[in-house]
Amino acid sequence: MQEWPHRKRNAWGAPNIGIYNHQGAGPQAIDRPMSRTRSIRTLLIAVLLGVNLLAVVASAYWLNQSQQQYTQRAESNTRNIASAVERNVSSSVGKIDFALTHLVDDIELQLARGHGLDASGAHDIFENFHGRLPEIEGLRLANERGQVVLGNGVDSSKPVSIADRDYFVALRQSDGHPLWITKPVWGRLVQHDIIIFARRFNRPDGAFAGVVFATVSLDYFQQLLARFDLGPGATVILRDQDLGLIARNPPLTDQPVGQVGNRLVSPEFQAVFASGVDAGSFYTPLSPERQEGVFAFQRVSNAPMLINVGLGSSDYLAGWREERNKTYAGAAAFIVVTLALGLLLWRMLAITTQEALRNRVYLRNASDGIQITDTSGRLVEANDSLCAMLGYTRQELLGLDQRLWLACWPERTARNAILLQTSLDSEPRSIETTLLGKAGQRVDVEVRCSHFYLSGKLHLHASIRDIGERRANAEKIERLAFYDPLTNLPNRRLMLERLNRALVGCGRHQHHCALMLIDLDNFKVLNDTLGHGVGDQLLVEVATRLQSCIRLGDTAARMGGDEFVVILEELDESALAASQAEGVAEKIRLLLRQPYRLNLAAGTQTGGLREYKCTSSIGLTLFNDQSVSTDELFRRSDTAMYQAKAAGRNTVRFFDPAMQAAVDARAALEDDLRHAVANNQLMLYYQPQVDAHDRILGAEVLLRWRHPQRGMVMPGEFIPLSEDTGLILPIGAWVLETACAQLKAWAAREDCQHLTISVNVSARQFRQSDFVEQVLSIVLATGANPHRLKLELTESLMVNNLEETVNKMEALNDQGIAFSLDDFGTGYSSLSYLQRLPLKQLKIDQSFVRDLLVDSKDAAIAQTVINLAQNLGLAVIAEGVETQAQRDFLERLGCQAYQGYFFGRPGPLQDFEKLLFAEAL
Ligand SMILES: Nc1nc2c(ncn2[C@@H]2O[C@H](COP(=O)(O)O[C@H]3[C@@H](O)[C@H](n4cnc5c(=O)[nH]c(N)nc54)O[C@@H]3COP(=O)(O)O)[C@@H](O)[C@H]2O)c(=O)[nH]1
Repeated sequence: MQEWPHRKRNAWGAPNIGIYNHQGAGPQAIDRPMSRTRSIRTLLIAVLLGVNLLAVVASAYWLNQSQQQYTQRAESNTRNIASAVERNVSSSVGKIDFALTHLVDDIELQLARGHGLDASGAHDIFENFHGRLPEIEGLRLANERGQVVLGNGVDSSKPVSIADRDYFVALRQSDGHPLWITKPVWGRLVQHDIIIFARRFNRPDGAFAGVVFATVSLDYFQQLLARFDLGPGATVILRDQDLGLIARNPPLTDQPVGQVGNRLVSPEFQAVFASGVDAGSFYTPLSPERQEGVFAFQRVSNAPMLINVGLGSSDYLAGWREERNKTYAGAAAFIVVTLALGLLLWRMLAITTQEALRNRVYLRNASDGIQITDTSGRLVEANDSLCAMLGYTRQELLGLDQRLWLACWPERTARNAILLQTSLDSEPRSIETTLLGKAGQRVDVEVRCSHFYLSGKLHLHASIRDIGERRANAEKIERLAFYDPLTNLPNRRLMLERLNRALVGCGRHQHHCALMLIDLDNFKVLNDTLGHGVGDQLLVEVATRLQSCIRLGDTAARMGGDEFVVILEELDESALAASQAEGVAEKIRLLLRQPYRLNLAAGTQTGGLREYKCTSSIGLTLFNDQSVSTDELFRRSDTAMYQAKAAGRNTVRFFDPAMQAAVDARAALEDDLRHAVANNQLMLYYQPQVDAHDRILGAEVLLRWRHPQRGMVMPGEFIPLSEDTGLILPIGAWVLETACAQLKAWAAREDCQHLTISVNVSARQFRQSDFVEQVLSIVLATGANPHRLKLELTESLMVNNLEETVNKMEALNDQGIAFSLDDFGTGYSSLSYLQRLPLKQLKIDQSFVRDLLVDSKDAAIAQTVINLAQNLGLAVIAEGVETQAQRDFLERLGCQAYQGYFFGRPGPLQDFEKLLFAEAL
């Protein structure tokens, strides 16, 4: 597969329209947007995953850092608090110790004076200290025997001894005056847990004299710790040096770990404590109080105590958790948004891909050519149809240099409008033009173009439709509508348009015009004898000749059949116009009578080229204003043409009123003829037909019209008219009925029984589909002997539909009816049909008989016909025999039957019968 050189992406989407290969575009080319889309989708998924993963990792990192910061801050806080608590505790211890030391000094001073202990003075001092130091619950003095003798709350009536107390025992045995601080002990006087701070005092000789001791309620420590309210999850604990619980805030009296003396601590605490450091921090996932958090540990500097401050993670991480939740929410929102964006992109990509795919399919299957050009007219895109239209491959078309590409658009206006965008319509527009292909072929196209912006640059899109076929069809339709398909001459419709145009033109410019009606003489005979194919050849040749006789601007048209029309325009303004028109008409007449070479193979079984002569009758009328209608003009030229016919054909006639009279007469004759049968105006004349011994064999019945005003009208005047109008059918039927009735009448008479009657049957009569039935029913109805009936047919009947003709003749022949071939030799005589027809007789036409004696050709024809008849086993009769000499000559030629004035003119029945009886006499 080759790539298109101008391949690039465009603004419609990933795949560029029209980017596929002319030669090799197949499923792969179609799938290209799909594979590209797959890559983009993979990239999209990777980017989405990457971005989200990054967001998650960053969030986690940030949260971790934040948590550490919160934890560190909590550790720092706990240390600070522990330190503050320690300062408070050590301060209290210091104050207590100060009081004890002062008391010891004072007591020892009193003892040193030798006056003994001033009980009331000591009592005042005790009270004084006790009042000033809220830490101290009780300040007392015990003698060397351990009896508490002085101090607040001491009742001499209820002696109390501390001789068994550790601190008493220890101090009694100690050297110096160390401060003794007990663990929490049960206060014997106060009846609750206390801590005792004690110092010994000596006699002047240094012997043990007793102890002063201060009791501090654990509540004091509890209240001291309570000052450090750090939150619900925070704990501040004061322990003794064996980790026994002294006080804690918040109190936890309902749990073992909250009981005074409880030594349960976390392993982490245990470890820090065991390390011997004075202060430290640690993290405990699970403290004895089932709490997770950071803890600080601090030894009290002047007492065997230690402070333990803890912050629950629920407290110190509350802010962090809030941030964490926000971060989670932000990350979730980010993921959702990016996923939504990704999904949107995915769908857009899918839509774009589908559109691109659809565009490709549309383009690929578009029957129209499609192109995109830039503002310089340069071809940017083109589809297969355009390439095929112009005969280029895609590479060639897109590789054309500008000059060659513009050359494909030979029409300047279209080129400027479509390629160079001389005007930019907002609406798409259509232009019809012609393209020039690679091989120089011209392609008629309709271009529909519109402009658009691609990457901000103006481009022009053109859809190009090959309208060659449409144009050809339109022309074809126009030709069918306005032209005669056989001759390609304008038909009646177009001719009428031209005639109207000529009428308007001559009215405006005062020149003359002429309307010429041309009818071919005896064309019907040609058509009937040689067939329509041959007739068509003649018509085509006539059309060609007509066109050669007229000028550009004149019109030669075919009206139908053998009728042609010529319109001559812009003839002279004066009477000269008549001679101009006549000159053209004469030229036409002369040219049309020139021999035609017709191919008989087109219409007959025999074939071969044959020379044929045909003349024409031309009727002509002039006009130079619009006062006459086209109908009137036709009527006039028609009249003139009939006059030309009447004048012996092969003639040009101008219209004149006399002509019109003839036409009117013909119309009147037709009108009269319609009533002739009903009015009993028809009658039959009988002309004898004789044998070689001049005996009457029978008669040919010849129609006569006895008109009340016109007198006797000969068949030559009305038979052609009756054939043209179809009146021959009822007339023919009447003739046959009358003839058969006469046969029936003769059958009853012995002297007439042998007589035959010949009846002329016209082609139109014979062609009736029920002709056989008609004849047989007449024969049956009249009771005539069919063996006495002879039907005379003309040669023209034999040419077309020979099969049908034979069938009908045989059907009648089977019933005894005989056939005679009339006017033999004048038409197209063919041996082949003669052999097939069930004929009884050939009739030598009178035109050969007339000059028989002087014209050797006629004699030869007569001889030929006689020989032919003999050879075919047919009888032969000569008509038009007017003289003895003719009769004798014919006899010598072998003719054995005759008809003609020499034997009897056609006459009424009575005349015929008289002749018959005269012969009998
Ligand atoms: N379809 C029908 N056609 C008919 C009928 N009756 C007559 N015709 C046809 O009319 C044509 C003219 O007929 P007509 O004027 O009667 O002429 C016939 C004879 O009078 C004439 N004839 C006979 N003998 C002579 C002669 O010695 N000299 C001479 N100059 N004329 C002669 O020939 C005509 C007979 O022709 P044909 O029929 O060919 O034998 C004519 O063509 C009739 O066919 C009818 O009822 N139906």
